[in-house]
Amino acid sequence: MAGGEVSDSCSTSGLTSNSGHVGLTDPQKSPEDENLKSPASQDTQDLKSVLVTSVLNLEKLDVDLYRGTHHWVPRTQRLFGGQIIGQALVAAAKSVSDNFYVHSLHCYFVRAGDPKVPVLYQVDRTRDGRSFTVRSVKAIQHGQPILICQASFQKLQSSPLEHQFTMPSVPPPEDLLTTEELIHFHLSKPDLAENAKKGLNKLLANEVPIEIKPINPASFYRFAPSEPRRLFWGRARGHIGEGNTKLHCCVAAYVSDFALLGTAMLPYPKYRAEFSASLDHAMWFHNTFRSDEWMLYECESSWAGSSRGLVQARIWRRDGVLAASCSQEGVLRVKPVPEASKL
Ligand SMILES: CCC(=O)SCCNC(=O)CCNC(=O)[C@H](O)C(C)(C)COP(=O)(O)OP(=O)(O)OC[C@H]1O[C@@H](n2cnc3c(N)ncnc32)[C@H](O)[C@@H]1OP(=O)(O)O
Repeated sequence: MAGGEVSDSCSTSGLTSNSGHVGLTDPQKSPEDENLKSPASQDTQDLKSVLVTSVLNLEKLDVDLYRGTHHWVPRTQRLFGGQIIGQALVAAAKSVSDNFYVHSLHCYFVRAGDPKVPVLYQVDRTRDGRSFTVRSVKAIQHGQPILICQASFQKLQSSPLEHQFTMPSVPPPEDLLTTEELIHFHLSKPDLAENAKKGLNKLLANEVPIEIKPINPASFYRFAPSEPRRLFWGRARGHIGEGNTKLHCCVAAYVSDFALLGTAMLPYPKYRAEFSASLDHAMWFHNTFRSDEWMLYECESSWAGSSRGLVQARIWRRDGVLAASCSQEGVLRVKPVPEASKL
C-alpha cells in the first residue's frame, strides 16, 4: 500500500485527524454491544474465505508459471503487498513436496503493483536438498518484476533445542471489538462531523478479507503519541478449515502485511504519511496454526529514520504458542497534519 493518508494498509485513517478527530473513548465490548456488530462480521466466518477460493487460487499457465488476480485493492490503487507475497508463496509451494514445510520467506517490493492487470509468478527451483528446499519467485507485470521472493522449506526435524518467548497477557478476542464494530460505534455518535462520517463510511465499504480486533483502540488509531508498539488479534475473514499447513502460511503471509508499518508512526500523531509502502518483508514460521482463527500480532518498531521505518512482529496462537515472526521495512514520507483537521 502506498500514498494517501494512511500509515499502513489497515485503513484506520478514517478515525484519525484526516477525516476529523472523532474522539475515541476506547470502548470495550459488553453484551449490549452486540448491536454494534456489522452484518458482515456476524456471519462471514461461516463462509469459505475468499483468500482461499479466489486470491490464493492461482491459475497454472505453464510449468512453474502462474497467474494471480486481485480481490481487495487499497484505495492507493497500488496492489496490496500481502496479496503479492501470499500469491508468490503459493506459486513457490506448488513445486515442493508435501513433506517439506515453509519455514521462511524474504521478499523485496521493487515496483508498485498495477491493479488493472493480473500478476504472473515465475518460479525458479533454486535447490532441492535432503532437509531444505529453496524456491525463488519473481512476480511480474508489464514484463518487469514487482516483487522478488525467496522461500525456504524444510522437512520436519525434531531437536532438543526448543524455546520461545512468553505470549503477552491480553484480553481474549471475544471481549474486544473489530475495526468495523469500532467504526459503527463512532458512526452512532450524534455529534460526529460530516467529513468524519464520510471517511468512516468509506472504510466500511472496503471489502478487506481480514478481521482485526485492536487490544487498545486509542493507541491503534494514533490519537496521542505512544511508544511504537501495538497489539491486535487478526485472522482471515471466512472459513478455511484444517486445510494444509502451507496454505495457512500463505494466508498468514497475506494477513501479516496489513497493519505492520503503521506501528512506526505511533510516536508521531502530528504527522501523517503522504507516501508509505513496504520495501521488504521477511517471515519465519515456527509452528502450525490456523490462519482463520484469531492470532495475536505483537508489533514493535525498533527504529525509524531516513524516511524509513522498521517493524518486527511476533504472531501468537491464542494458546500461547509462537506461530511465526515477521520483519518489515517500509518507506514513510510524512507531512504535518494540518491544524484545522484536528478540530
Ligand atoms: C503496507 C503494506 C503494503 O501493501 S505496501 C505495497 C507493497 N509495496 C509497494 O508497492 C512498494 C513497491 N516499490 C515501489 O513502489 C518503489 O520501489 C518505491 C518504494 C516507491 C521506490 O521509491 P523511489 O525510488 O523513490 O521510486 P520513484 O523514484 O519511482 O518515486 C516514487 C514516488 O515517490 C516520489 N519520490 C521519490 N523520491 C522522493 C523524495 N526523496 N521525497 C519525496 N518524494 C519522492 C516520486 O516523485 C514518486 O511520486 P509519484 O508516484 O510520481 O507521485
